[in-house]
Amino acid sequence: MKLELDRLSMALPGTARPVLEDVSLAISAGEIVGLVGESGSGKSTTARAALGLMPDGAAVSGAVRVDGTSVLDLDDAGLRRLRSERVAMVYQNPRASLNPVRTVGAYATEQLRTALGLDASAAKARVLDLFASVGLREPERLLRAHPHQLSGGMLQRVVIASALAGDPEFLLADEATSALDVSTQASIVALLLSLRRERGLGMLFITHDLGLASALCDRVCVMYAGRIVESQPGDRLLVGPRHPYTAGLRDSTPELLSGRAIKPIAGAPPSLGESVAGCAFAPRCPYVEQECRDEAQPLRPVADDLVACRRHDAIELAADHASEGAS
Ligand SMILES: Nc1ncnc2c1ncn2[C@@H]1O[C@H](COP(=O)(O)OP(=O)(O)OP(=O)(O)O)[C@@H](O)[C@H]1O
Repeated sequence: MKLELDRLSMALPGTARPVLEDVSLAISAGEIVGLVGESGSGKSTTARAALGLMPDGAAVSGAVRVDGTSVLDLDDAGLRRLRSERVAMVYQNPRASLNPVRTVGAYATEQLRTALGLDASAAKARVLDLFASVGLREPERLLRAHPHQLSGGMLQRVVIASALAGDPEFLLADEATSALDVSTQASIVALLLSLRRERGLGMLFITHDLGLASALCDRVCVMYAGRIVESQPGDRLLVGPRHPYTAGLRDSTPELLSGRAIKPIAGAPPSLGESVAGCAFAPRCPYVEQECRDEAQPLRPVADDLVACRRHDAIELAADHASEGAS
């Protein structure tokens, strides 16, 4: 089983640069792939494209495939089946997903009745099973509760349980833990890991939290201005970043610095209204050379990783010196 984006590009009307450019990534069963980057880099747009959800007027090229089926060629019925039975999505704020005046049970059973066509009693039985499978206790009582009676963590479990209704192969988690406090975040991360283990779910885990991505994900893709600029195993990303943007993100995150001084990345990413010549990160890059400003930098293999930077040797050398200095 594989979910693949293959050189996916997307342009929106009235913009100067593509919102996505040549985005390729693949997720296999049981694999967690992270997608990190600053706000506006295109993470949510990438996830939505995997569900065949494109903004109005978008010009799209490339391919999205789920087990070889081309998502961009599906009709409405095919897209509905894809979203209920193969690829599910969970968003940041669970309260926004639930109607405050309806019970949690009405929300969860409705998902099953519309997605799978179950009758009311079969839907209720399945919801009780799903609630138990995501660690929700007293599921009967929960069915009668309204969203305001539940904590953010419990609500996110309800949303995850409902997303699992059609037994999907893939889960797209878009900042699914970002609105939660740290200990609740940890319990939802543990839940996602158990779902991967028990169901073989493949996941796209979108976050702006580099530390969390590196701890949770088998592989992390770093996005900048609509492009993937680096792809590395999660456990190596923080010790050996190859792209200056990844190194910059790490060095501007206090909890990842273990006593070293924080170094924010100067400047801001280009907006969609700015056209980009050469590498989009060049204006902010401490390693920039003229060629970087002149030539776009494609994603190239470096050892087992991918990096879109012609100066990656210099960054790796700097990282080696920093770790020698620290030891
Ligand atoms: N339907 C749309 N119409 C116009 N612009 C859009 C649309 N969807 C996304 N964008 C723009 O595309 C860019 C990428 O947005 P996207 O939400 O994918 O970024 P992101 O990395 O997920 O950011 P965040 O972390 O803030 O969610 C942004 O500049 C956004 O304003």
